[in-house]
Amino acid sequence: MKASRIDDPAISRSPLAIQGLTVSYGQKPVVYSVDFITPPGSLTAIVGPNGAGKSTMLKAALGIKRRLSGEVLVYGEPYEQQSCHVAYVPQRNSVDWDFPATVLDVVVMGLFRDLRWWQLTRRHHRDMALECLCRVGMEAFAKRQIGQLSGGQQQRVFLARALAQSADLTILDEPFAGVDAATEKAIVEVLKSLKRQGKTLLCVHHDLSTVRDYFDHVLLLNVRRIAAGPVDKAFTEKTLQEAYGGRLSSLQLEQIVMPSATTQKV
Ligand SMILES: Nc1ncnc2c1ncn2[C@@H]1O[C@H](COP(=O)(O)OP(=O)(O)OP(=O)(O)O)[C@@H](O)[C@H]1O
Repeated sequence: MKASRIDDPAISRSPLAIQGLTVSYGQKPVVYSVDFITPPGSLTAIVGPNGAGKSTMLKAALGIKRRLSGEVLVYGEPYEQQSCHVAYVPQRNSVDWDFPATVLDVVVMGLFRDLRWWQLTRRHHRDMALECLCRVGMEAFAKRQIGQLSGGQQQRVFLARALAQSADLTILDEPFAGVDAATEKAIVEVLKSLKRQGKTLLCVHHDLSTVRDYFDHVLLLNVRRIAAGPVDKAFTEKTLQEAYGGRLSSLQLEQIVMPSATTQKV
């Protein structure tokens, strides 16, 4: 008898296993038959050119966008039954920043999936939220309206909200978009510290030059899955060429993959 895929330990232990995912906005799929098993405790970059389907894949995995086909499992069970394990940090520009809430309100909301912003919170909830704001260097902004923050500050607040959720898996869609070098460094440190605590992180990322420094695993996507696995194995000149085609020059490719070549020679 053929074993169920959920009996596969790689799937039942994975905080997010995507199987045969196809998504379309019209006739043509923008994500096609993608399989990807997120290793527990990994910090994974999702990489691919503009329009490759990275955000769409995540939205479909999270039930925000309808799937044409495919399965999304969290620890071997359908995502819909296990969504409490997952936190999502969307792209900054997809959020309505005129929403009437303070920075602290937004983070407190991360503590309770069912709590609405007008419902009462207790002191210890607010203390915990403040602690998360401290971890991203935003405690001084706790009382400020969210619309009155800069882009990098908004990104930090979103991260604090994800910290408050304390989810096993946090999915971040371009957390470094439009942030300065100091904020980028602060965000990377938070992500790495979550990984050290055993959490799993999945991040859409565009800067190919930092993939090796920031991440241990990578998924290269261009409508289809091009490659996936540990960065040293899956993030190569060949897979990058396949994902980006002629969009990357050989010099750029060499510079991106060079760090590992240099390390291996030493
Ligand atoms: N709401 C929508 N309606 C129709 N087509 C869409 C919609 N959103 C995205 N698309 C199309 O789906 C494809 C995948 O888009 P998606 O945003 O998932 O790509 P991406 O890899 O996240 O891109 P980027 O790196 O530019 O953010 C693109 O061709 C895009 O034009």
